[in-house]
Amino acid sequence: MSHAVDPSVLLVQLSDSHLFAEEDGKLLGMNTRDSLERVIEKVLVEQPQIDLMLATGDLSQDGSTASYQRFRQLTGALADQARWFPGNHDELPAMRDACNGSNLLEPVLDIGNWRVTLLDSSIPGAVPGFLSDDQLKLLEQSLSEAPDRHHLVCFHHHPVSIGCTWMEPIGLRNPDALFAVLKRFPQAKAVLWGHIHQEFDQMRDGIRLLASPSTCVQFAPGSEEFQVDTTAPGYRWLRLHADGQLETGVSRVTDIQFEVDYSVKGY
Ligand SMILES: Nc1ncnc2c1ncn2[C@@H]1O[C@@H]2COP(=O)(O)O[C@H]2[C@H]1O
Repeated sequence: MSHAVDPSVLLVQLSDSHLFAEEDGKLLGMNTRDSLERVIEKVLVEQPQIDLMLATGDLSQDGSTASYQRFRQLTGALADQARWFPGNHDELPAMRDACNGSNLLEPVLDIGNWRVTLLDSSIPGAVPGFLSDDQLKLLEQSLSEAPDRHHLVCFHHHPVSIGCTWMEPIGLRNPDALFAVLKRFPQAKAVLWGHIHQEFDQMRDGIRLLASPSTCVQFAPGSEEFQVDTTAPGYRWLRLHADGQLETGVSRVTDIQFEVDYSVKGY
């Protein structure tokens, strides 16, 4: 909700929750439903008024309709509005089933003085990402239609190297096409993604590049090979100011020991 005194809006990003149809489903030993619930508790304590919740892909690990229904039920009361888009583990038909009758999958949203555009970078049956011509056109149209708004662009896969060698081949495969569009529109202020299960915050050609922890297991920054990190599940908050300034931070669950099997080298 915008306020007369401070016309900024508050977004919360929940990423890579990897839920299962079963309530006790585990990823690398961690119960992903439980960790999401703990993150949501943390959000509720720290963020009294959330204007928009973004679920930035890999909401589900098994792609079941039940897993998306669970996500919707757990997160439904968090914010005035919410939007989801798919990651490499998601199944769009099942997501659509669970989103029936809602605007959760609508790709463009105006909020405060900002426009948020949500793209689908998933490739059915594959782990890396790609922005199809349709998605790039959607982005171009969204940016060109609203020159007086500040723009946040979101999708699942990392469009730049994040310093983990093993993740190099599983990022966005056509980042040049993305950045070629973005650089034509000075109103493009920030890009936000999931997938990498770790915090990332850098500038590139005047655009803020942001990524975030998972609500379940974390990947170790700077790792050569698949490596799970010991940091706790968390979320990102973003305050989007009317003048285009963006404040953001990551917060993690504290005082809870999560079970993680660090010996597993992949999933
Ligand atoms: N040992 C591994 N080496 C490379 N990639 C992996 C390994 N294990 C899992 N992956 C993939 O890397 C992906 C990273 O995040 P995702 O949750 O999308 O799903 C993961 C798997 O598809």
